[in-house]
Amino acid sequence: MTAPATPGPAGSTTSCSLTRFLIEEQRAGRVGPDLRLLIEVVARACKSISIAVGKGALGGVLGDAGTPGAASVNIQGEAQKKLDVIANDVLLEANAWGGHLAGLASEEMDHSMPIPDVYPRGNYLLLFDPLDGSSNIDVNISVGTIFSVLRCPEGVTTPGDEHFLQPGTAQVAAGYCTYGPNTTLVLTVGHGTHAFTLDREIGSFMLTTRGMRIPEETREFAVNMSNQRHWQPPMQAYIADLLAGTTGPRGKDFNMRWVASMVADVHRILTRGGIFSYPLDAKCEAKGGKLRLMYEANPMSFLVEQAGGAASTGRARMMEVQPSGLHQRVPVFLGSRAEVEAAVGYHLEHDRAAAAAVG
Ligand SMILES: O=P(O)(O)OC[C@H]1O[C@](O)(COP(=O)(O)O)[C@@H](O)[C@@H]1O
Ligand SMILES: [Mg+2]
Ligand SMILES: [Mg+2]
Repeated sequence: MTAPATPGPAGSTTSCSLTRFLIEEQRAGRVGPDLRLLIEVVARACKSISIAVGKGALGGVLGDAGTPGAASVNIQGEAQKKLDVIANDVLLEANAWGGHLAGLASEEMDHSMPIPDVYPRGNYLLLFDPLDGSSNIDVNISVGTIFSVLRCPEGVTTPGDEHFLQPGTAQVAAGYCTYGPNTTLVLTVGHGTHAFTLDREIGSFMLTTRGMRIPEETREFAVNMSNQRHWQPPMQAYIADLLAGTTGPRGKDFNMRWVASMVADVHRILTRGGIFSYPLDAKCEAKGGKLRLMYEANPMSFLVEQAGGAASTGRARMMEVQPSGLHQRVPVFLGSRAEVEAAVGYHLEHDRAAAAAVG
């Protein structure tokens, strides 16, 4: 028997619920039943986080976690917001009982957590950034949740950090949920990237774009320009040429946007194209970069590649980086394919010239 087609061709906005979409993906053999249910659990948790975020000042959820004078700090050394902690707790609680995980790991937790055997257990590993862009939450600018799903290695029942250290190419699903003017879940299970908007009246995520496609070319870049003087030479050269516009070697003018919530910047790029970059700079060089490989760069790279874009460290394909730590940081360039290739070209050219000068 052939599986019924999921409504709508690529790029269409024919709507169905996330639940129906996933059931039809399962019938078509593109997702297994456990992964389908795991994604449903994550989506339900995102709905709860969306409600918490939406309460704002009325709900007492804004501001720093901890007590005055003793703000709580995560493993990254970053002050936690109340909503960082709330979102983390929502995802932990929902997924611990979900029955499809062997372990989970979060930006807000020092180490991964195997699912204790009092809970139902499964074969997947879930990593998440519970609240991305949390410095924006107190000023009512979009924030989000980012997640990545890996398989637990065969024979491992109590996974430790080392079992999560798989390259991005091993991801079986990835997504983010952006809490902005509307709440949108963007998902891939390796067969395209699809967007679902939360219908608050019926409480369901509805398919609003099947098969998102990132335009190959762009005239828009996203970077924190205040770091310019700290960048390395290839990044200095790349951005200088973008800023030169029609008077420079690129021969066209570029616009710039920077929300400082990766979810919001990536959502714009998935929607209308662009390049997102957080390069190495003198401030973050010792740590390897600013953004985290396992629960920021890799899931976003999977989504972007599935939408026809590209993702790189500037020197290598992001999803082929072999991770060495749960909270490892990396430089990031992702978005419109031709523009990412242009940025990578500046880095490779610089490295060739440097090697030739030494040799
Ligand atoms: O403030 P900066 O240096 O521009 O950094 C912004 C970046 O930091 C992040 O906010 C980090 O995410 P968290 O809020 O999860 O720590 C990214 O979302 C964003 O791209
Ligand atoms: Mg983040
Ligand atoms: Mg975060």
